[in-house]
Amino acid sequence: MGTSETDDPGKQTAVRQVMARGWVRCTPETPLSTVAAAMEERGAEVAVVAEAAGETGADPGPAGMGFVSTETILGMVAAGRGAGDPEVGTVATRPLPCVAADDTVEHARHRLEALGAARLGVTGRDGSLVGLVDRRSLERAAAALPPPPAVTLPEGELATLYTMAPLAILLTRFEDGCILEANPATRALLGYGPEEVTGLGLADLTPAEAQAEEALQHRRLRTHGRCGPYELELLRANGEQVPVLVNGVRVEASDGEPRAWYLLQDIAERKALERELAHRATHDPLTGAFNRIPFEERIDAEMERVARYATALGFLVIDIDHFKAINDTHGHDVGDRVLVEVARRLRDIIRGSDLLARWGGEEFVVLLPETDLFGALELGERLREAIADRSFEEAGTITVSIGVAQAVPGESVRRLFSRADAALYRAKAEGRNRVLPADLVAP
Ligand SMILES: Nc1nc2c(ncn2[C@@H]2O[C@H](COP(=O)(O)OP(=O)(O)OP(=O)(O)O)[C@@H](O)[C@H]2O)c(=O)[nH]1
Repeated sequence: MGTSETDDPGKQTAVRQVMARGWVRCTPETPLSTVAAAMEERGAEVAVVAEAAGETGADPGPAGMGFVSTETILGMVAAGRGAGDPEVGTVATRPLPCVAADDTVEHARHRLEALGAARLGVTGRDGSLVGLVDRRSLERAAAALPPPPAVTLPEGELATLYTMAPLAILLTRFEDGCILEANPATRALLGYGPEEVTGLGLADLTPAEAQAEEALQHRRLRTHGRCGPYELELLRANGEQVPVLVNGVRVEASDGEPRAWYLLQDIAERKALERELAHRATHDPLTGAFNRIPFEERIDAEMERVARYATALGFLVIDIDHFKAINDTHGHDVGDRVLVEVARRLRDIIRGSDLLARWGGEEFVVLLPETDLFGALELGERLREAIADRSFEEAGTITVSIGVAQAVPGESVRRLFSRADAALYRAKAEGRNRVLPADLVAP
């Protein structure tokens, strides 16, 4: 494995981005003093010498050009050769070597080295001169770019671990989290091959809603040298999200640059299992309605709001009529399916902010926040109709009886329940298939 080479971004920077545009054009006959004055006035370091360039106004092509630089002029003056103000054509050096504006900085540096030149002309697509670039600006541009990473990846037995690990292992630039290397398991986790993921940052793989967490953990890594384990959703190449457990640690690479290793563990199965367990813990397995646990939590909170802010809270107890007879006549399985269908019909009518729970057996309860007794009675009536008005496939007509109460500020959950229960029993006693309000006085 050994040293890996990631593309130097310098190779991708175009010469046009770093070239200087200031230069002076002149014909070979122009006196050197005139050229020197024009150069000084324009702040130009170079005068390009070309036949009749001034007459046509067109840019001189690079062919046949000569040039004279400030160093040349100063050198001549120092050597006493500038005396007599010679024509610039007699002192201009060889034609200006050129690179294309679209060439890369790296290419221009190589060309400069090969020619032993101090500067290069820059030509546009049509071959006309569009600028100049010198050694200093090329070197400055190259130095401003991130250094090519000289990364030492694990070798020997460690290389086997790196390649075989079921964890995605990423090596990133420390500063910005840009991925420099990734092991093969990265493809299984993120859907990107190791080559495709390099150059991306961890932030690029993080969906918008998880960016704040990612940024926090990155700060932690910068401050403490490690981060995690923490859970994060990452974006796969196909746009899906995958939950991962992340551990990050800062390392000094062999070239002295700080980098960070990230280990990403796929926890999709674990999260799905957690969701499944949480669902089972809070829902009735037969009907899919909530069970008592979330109901009790929610009713406690809602009763607290009633006591504190005197908000309206409606409460229904719903019991299927003669359910024993349904079981006895059609069998327990049909009884089960009736329960499922009753729950479905109830759920279809209540609001998302209401809460339906199976309290046990053939009894359901419904909590109706922001609903007074009249509203609760009205809803109770609609629920009763939804059951009674459409016959059940295997069991025919089925009815429910409903006791309705509105919570009184300061009363206990137990008292609310017993008031609604009492109303339900009255509904049963009065012939079933009806909705009755609770008394304010508990039995
Ligand atoms: N199929 C099925 N039956 C259940 C389930 N839970 C409770 N039961 C049955 O529901 C019946 C409830 O009967 P009762 O409490 O006598 O009430 P009822 O027959 O509905 O009569 P009223 O409420 O007075 O109208 C019992 O026979 C229970 O065995 C369940 O999950 N599935």
